[in-house]
Amino acid sequence: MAAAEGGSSARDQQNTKKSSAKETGVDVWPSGEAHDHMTFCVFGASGDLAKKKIYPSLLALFYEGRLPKSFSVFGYARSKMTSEEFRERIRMSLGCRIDAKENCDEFMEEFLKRCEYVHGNYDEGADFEKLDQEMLKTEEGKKAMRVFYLSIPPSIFVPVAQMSSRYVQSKTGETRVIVEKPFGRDLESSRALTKALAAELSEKQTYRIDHYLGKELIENLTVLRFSNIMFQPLWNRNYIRNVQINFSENFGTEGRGGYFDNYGIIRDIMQNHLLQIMALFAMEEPASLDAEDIRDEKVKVIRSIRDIDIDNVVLGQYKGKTSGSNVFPAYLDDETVPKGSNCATFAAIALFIDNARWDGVPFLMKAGKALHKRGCEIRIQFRHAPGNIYADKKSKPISRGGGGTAGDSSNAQCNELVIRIQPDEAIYLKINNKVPGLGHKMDRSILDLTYKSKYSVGELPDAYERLILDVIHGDKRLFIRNDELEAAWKLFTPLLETIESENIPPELYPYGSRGPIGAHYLASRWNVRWGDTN
Ligand SMILES: NC(=O)C1=CN([C@@H]2O[C@H](COP(=O)(O)OP(=O)(O)OC[C@H]3O[C@@H](n4cnc5c(N)ncnc54)[C@H](OP(=O)(O)O)[C@@H]3O)[C@@H](O)[C@H]2O)C=CC1
Ligand SMILES: O=C1O[C@H](COP(=O)(O)O)[C@@H](O)[C@H](O)[C@H]1O
Repeated sequence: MAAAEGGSSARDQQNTKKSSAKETGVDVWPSGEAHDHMTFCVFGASGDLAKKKIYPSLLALFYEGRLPKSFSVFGYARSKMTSEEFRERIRMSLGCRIDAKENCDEFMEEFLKRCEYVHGNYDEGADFEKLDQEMLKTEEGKKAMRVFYLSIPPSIFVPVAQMSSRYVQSKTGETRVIVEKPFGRDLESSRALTKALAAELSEKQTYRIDHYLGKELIENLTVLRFSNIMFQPLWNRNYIRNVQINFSENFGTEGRGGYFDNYGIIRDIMQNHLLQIMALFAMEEPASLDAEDIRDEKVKVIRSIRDIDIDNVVLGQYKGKTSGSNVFPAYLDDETVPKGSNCATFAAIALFIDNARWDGVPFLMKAGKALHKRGCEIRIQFRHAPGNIYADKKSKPISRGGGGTAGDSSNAQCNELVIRIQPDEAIYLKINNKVPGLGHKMDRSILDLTYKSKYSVGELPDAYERLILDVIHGDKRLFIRNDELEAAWKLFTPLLETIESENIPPELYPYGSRGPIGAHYLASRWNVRWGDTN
C-alpha cells in the first residue's frame, strides 16, 4: 500500500517543534503525488458539522505540521457572509483540543489567513464558476489537489457533486470528494445515490466517511488481532462465547429530532458504525494492509451475516423523567418529531455469522440515546475453562481455610476482553487470580491497558483529523467501499421494512436509564449477560 506506508512514515517524520506557524507543513506529499498545493473546500460551510469537527480538525492538522505547506481552505454555502465574517465565525469554533498548546494563537491566525468564503446556491453553475475563480487565485498556478467535503444534507449530495465535478474539479491535479453519511436510508435509495454520484465521481475519488473508523481503538483492532499471537488461536467459536458491541449516549436527540425521526437508531448507528466495528472484529486476516484487501474481507464477513429475525430485535424509545428540579424530555416532546412517532431511539439485536469461524456465536449489538452514560465498547466473553478445578464448588471449601472461590456464577469465572472505544480509551482483560496470601481465595482481576496511564500523548486526535489526513494521503482503508455499503443495506433493509410496515411500537424506557428490560430478555435467550451491566 504505497500511499499508506508513505503516509505513516511521513507522519512520523513530522517536525513537531512549534517555533513558527509559517514554517509548518510537509513539502513532499506523503503519498508521493506530484501536487504542490491543496485546496480544501467545505460545502455546507455554515453548518453544524463544519463548525464542530471539520475546521477544528483542519487546524489541529495544521498545528501538527500534517498539512501541505501550501494550502487554502474554502467555505461554500448559501448564507451570505464575507470571508472576514467567515474567519470570525471559524475563530469562535476553534480552540478545542489544541488551545493549551504552545503558540496556539499564532497557528490559529496563520490558519485563518488561508480561509476564504464564497456564497452561492448548490445548483447554480455560475456560483461554482465563481468558486473556481477564487480557488485559482489562492493556487497561484501551482499543481493543486482539491478536496471537497460534502458537509450538507443528503438531499443535495447529488447536485453539489454535479456542480463541483463540472465546474470546480482541479485542472492541474487530483480531486477527492468526502461524502458524509447517511448514504441513503435503505437498499434502494442507497443504490440510487451511489448511481447518481457515480455519474459524476469515480469510486477512486469518492471517500464515504464513517467517523467511527477514525477512532483510535478501532484503528487498533486489526493490530490487536493480527499482530498478537496469543489472540489468534482464540478468535473463533471454540473459545469465544459471545461478542457484544455497545453504544450509548447520555443525551437525547435534542435539536436533531426532525432528522433523526426519518432514520432511527438502527440507521443512525447500527447499519454503519456498529456494523463496521463488527466487520473489523470478525473478518478473516486480509492479504495485506492494502485498502482493497481489508475491504474485501469486510464485505465477505458482512455478507455472511444471517438475515435478521425480528424476534432477535428489541426496540425502545425514551420517555421523559423528572429528577428533583431537572426535567428530562421524552423523545416525543421534541416539537420537530411527529406526534405519536414509533421511531426507535434504542435497539438491541442478536446477529449471527454463518461461517466456520463464528458458527453459533451470538454477536449482540446495543445502541441507544438518552441512556445512563456515554460510551462505546466491544466486549468479548470467552468460554469457561473446561473442567476448571477452581470452578465454584459451594459445598466444598478449599483447604487452608481461605474460603471463597472465583465467584458463584458461571459468568464470574469467564475471561472477558473489553475494548473501550470511548470515553477513556482502554483495553482490559478480566482474569481469575489468586488473592495473594496463605489462603486460596480467588478474585477477578484486570490486566489493564488504559491509554491515558500508559501513553503520554495527551488528548488523542479526533477521528475526523485522522480521516481528513487519510484523504489527503489518498489512503482509503478507513472509508466505505460501495459494495460494503450495499452489503450493509442488504442486511438491514428487510428488518427496517418489517419494523416500518408493521409500525412496531418501541418499549419505553426512562431518560437516563439503562434502556428497556427487553434487551435483557433478548440476551438471556442466547445465554448471554450484558457485560456492561456489571
Ligand atoms: N452534525 C453532526 O454531528 C453530524 C452530521 N453528519 C452529516 O453531515 C452532513 C452535514 O451535517 P450538519 O452540518 O449537521 O448539517 P446542517 O443541517 O447544519 O447543514 C449544513 C448546511 O447545509 C445547508 N443546508 C441545510 N439544509 C439545507 C437544505 N434543505 N437545502 C440546502 N441547503 C441546506 C445550510 O447552509 P446554507 O443554508 O448556508 O447553505 C447548513 O448550514 C449531513 O449529511 C449530516 O447527516 C454526520 C454525522 C454527524
Ligand atoms: O454518526 C453519528 O454519531 C454520533 C456519535 O458520534 P460520537 O463520535 O460522538 O460518538 C451520534 O450522536 C449521531 O446521532 C450519529 O449521527
